[in-house]
Amino acid sequence: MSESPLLDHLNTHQREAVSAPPGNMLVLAGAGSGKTRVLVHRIAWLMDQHQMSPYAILSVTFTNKASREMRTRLEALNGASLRHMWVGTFHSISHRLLRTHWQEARLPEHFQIIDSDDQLRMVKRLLKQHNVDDERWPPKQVQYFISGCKEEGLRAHQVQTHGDAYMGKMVEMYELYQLACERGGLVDFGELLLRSLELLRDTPPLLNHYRERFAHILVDEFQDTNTLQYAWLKLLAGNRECMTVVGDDDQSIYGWRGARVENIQRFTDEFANTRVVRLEQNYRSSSAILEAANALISNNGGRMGKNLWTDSGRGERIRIYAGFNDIDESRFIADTIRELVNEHGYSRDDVAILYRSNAQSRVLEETLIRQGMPYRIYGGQRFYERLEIKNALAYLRLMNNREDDAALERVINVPARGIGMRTVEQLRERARYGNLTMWQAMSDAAADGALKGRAATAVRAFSDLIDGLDNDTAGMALHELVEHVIHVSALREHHAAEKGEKGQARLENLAELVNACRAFSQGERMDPNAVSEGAEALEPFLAEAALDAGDHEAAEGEECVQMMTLHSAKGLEFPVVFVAGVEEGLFPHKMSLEEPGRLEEERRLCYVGVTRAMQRLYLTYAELRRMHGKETFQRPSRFLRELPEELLEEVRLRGQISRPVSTQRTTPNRRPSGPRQEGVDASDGMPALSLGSMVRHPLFGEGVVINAEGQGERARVQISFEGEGDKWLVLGFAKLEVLS
Ligand SMILES: Nc1ncnc2c1ncn2[C@@H]1O[C@H](COP(=O)(O)OP(=O)(O)OP(=O)(O)O)[C@@H](O)[C@H]1O
Ligand SMILES: [Mg+2]
Repeated sequence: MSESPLLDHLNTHQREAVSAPPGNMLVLAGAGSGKTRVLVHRIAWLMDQHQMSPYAILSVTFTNKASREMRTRLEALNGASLRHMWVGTFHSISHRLLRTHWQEARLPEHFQIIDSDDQLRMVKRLLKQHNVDDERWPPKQVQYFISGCKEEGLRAHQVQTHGDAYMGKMVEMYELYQLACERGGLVDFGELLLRSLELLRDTPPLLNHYRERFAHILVDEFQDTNTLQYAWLKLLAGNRECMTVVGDDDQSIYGWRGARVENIQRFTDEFANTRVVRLEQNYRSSSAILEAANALISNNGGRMGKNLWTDSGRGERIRIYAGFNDIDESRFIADTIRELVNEHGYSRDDVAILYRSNAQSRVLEETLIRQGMPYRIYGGQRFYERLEIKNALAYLRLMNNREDDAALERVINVPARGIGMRTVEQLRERARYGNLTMWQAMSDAAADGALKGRAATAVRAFSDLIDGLDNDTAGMALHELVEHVIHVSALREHHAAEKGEKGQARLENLAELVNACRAFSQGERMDPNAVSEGAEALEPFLAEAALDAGDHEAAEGEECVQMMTLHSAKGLEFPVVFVAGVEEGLFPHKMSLEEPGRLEEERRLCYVGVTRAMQRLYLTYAELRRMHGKETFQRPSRFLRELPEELLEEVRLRGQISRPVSTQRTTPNRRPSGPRQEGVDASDGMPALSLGSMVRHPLFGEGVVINAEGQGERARVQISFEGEGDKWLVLGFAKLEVLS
């Protein structure tokens, strides 16, 4: 075959992968080694050299954004429109199959896709309808169970209950739920995939059609496929040798959502004659960044093992910044971005801020907004647009103004309190005819007895709840008021019941809202003179939240800083990357600390974050962070200690001299890494203390460390002394004896 320009700008191993005969192939390689590039070139190669039509190629990416990018890159290489090529995520491809073959899939032509909120509402309704004890079988758990089964490819009748009553009921609910979906023509996300798998499996002519049609199937980010996706690919491939998959076991970060990194091994075992190609040269990052990434990931066990090298220069050292608190951290980030743009020729588009939890974005967003720096949150919602925040704000709006119909409609039955659609419709009608607001319609209906029975009681309970808020919160500070509302409205319970990361994230966001209120009262967000306390501050706060939600979104095409969670950053690259909140308990996330497997997944996530950076990488943490309504002393993440010191540089502000680093200063007992207690700065001959340590003071006697802030000589600890109460002491002077 003649040398094709498609092989230009590829190294030897990449060429081998691109130009290999169209059999089974696994490209196993580290970050930035050109896996996605190989995939794109291979598609172009198959079309060019093997005369495959775009119609004959199926390419699976991990996100819709990645699909669009792949199509654009291919069109550039190919010089033609590729409208007919199937490039998409597992979900979008399944969706397409079901839309095309709705009859064979036994779906109505206009079936609806439901999201997880709809799914939950339905589960709740069913539990109620069938008198199931929702304490023993909480709706969120039932929902989680159903989705989990579908991800594993299991229908209700295939789930083993082993005679267990709890499981038995779960399975029964799964069955009922599925029945209700069938009746309503509804398809949830898990169903899309499972249904399309069954469609192909149970309709041999269709399966044959697609097997004949798709001469080659390519999959990016293969390490994050789940059991069902793997089965789907296997079914479509059949005995043919027609698959190219690329992946990196070190970047498997969706284990918590059912992804199976073992699929990589399975692939080489189960797909015949798989050629394995390894790519070792990284083209993305400076060598300092790459070395740091390699060192970090070497702390994980059971890796498939890869070498990654680069011939690019050393580049800048990785900068570590210890913020005094989370606000200081965000200011540092904003100031640095401004400097990079003004003095170093970067565009805002070149910069990404990555974080572990969605809730972290709030402080960052506020700082960027205050500084007038456009940003876009990618793959997630802006803080004030998130469901749980909107729910909480709706209660507050209603408290502030009963005539706010939108707010009322939003929460009249959230959390569920037995006010059904029929009742709401009845109220709407009344409001329409009487030219009333919903609240007035509600009061009228209650007064003239238009509502009967349970509906009447539920509506009264709702209006009492809202009316009661004024009295209950009299004299409270704004943040206490909001805390109270979140509590008595049962919103917290409602979101807490949602299983897994999502529920956790929602709770974190609610706690973050309370933080925002506290900051607001303290005048961090606006002219302190204009701030009033408690309920009086509610209205200005709501106004500002509404502005935050609606306003500062960067205009289309405007240069803006990209913000996203580390999970959504997979596959992307940016000249400048900030990873914020690199702290124990936050990253690695506290939920991962107990399980070694999950800790390793966090480390892979950190590896993903670090390897997004091309030229400059900043890792920042805050010594004090307000989380869950409390200010806590944070320790730098263990991941920082795992980076070679000579690659790091601590950033000192206000013209102080930079010096190589940092992390040791706050964590004197370096390796071996392992679980360590939350520690208080113990350098410079000062005692090593942890929150909870018992200490003795010459004057005050024995006490327990309950809080700490600052570093080095300035470090202060708060100690609860028996008999003497709580005291803040400067660690450098306090002459403390550590007892435990
Ligand atoms: N042979 C090459 N010559 C020049 N640049 C290359 C080469 N191969 C890849 N690159 C560039 O290196 C960067 C990383 O490539 P790519 O995104 O394909 O890597 P990847 O292995 O898919 O990374 P990740 O694991 O993060 O998904 C891209 O900017 C790409 O254009
Ligand atoms: Mg990639």
